Amino acid sequence: MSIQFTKMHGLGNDFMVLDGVSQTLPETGPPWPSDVLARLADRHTGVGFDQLLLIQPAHGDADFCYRIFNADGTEVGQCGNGARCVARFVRDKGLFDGHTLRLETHSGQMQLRITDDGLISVDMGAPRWQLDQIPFVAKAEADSYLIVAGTNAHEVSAVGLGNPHCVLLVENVDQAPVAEVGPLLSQHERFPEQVNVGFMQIIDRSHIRLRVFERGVGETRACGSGACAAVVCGQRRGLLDDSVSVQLPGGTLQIHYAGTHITMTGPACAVYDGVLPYPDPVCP
Ligand SMILES: N[C@@H](CCC[C@H](N)C(=O)O)C(=O)O
Repeated sequence: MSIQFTKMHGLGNDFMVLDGVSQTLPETGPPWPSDVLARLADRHTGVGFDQLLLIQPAHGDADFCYRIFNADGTEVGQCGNGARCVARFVRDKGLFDGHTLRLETHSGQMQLRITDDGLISVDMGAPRWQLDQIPFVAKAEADSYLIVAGTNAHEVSAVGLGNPHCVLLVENVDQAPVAEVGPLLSQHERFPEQVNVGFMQIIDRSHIRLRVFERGVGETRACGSGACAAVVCGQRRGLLDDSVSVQLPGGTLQIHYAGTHITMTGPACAVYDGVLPYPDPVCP
């Protein structure tokens, strides 16, 4: 048996997208065991991706169910760039012909809108600041926290967006210690489910530069939920306006938040269609 997939990306955050609506795949659990999935994610011996996205029929009142697996094989609750690619995928493949789409995820329902200029706007919901909803261990909720990791203390903001994020302010994002501090904070014991770590340089009140060390992946060229996290954390500290351009290594996202729901707008791109033997891929 074989399985079809599509390689896609949102600003260089890249995905293997599987249609579990027209193809038969396990309804629960991952499409492959996590070790196989991690091998498929490998850029030298597999397809190569940051996340695998699985589209399935919705269980409740939504158009599709959207599931997300990191490159290390773990299933997670949110991926903003991935959501835009799912919207592009279901339209391109003729699975959906509307302009507004509702996706069911492990962290709630998302609404997406395909705009006239071909970009996709995603309602990313409201930021979750409560410690147990991030989750993060601290005595009390605050705008920022000091975390000791290695030999240094880092001042971070923490927020949940259906997945956990922390954000550090840096002077110059090009020189930020993403590869050193990213893994230390990502796996810090005060984040019981680990965390995505954003390094934010503020250019002015409506422009930031951002690099993100993603949980379960490493540094990616863009992180949609990370961009939203950086903006709401910057706003909470009084540093940013309602509408912010977020410049990531892979390109720019527009984020808007004025106290209700966060909106993220950006592109989604299909690269190629492929086919793999299923359930056992060729290279063990
Ligand atoms: N690339 C993403 C986030 C993917 C999930 C993340 N690595 C996690 O473990 O929470 C995005 O665009 O939001």
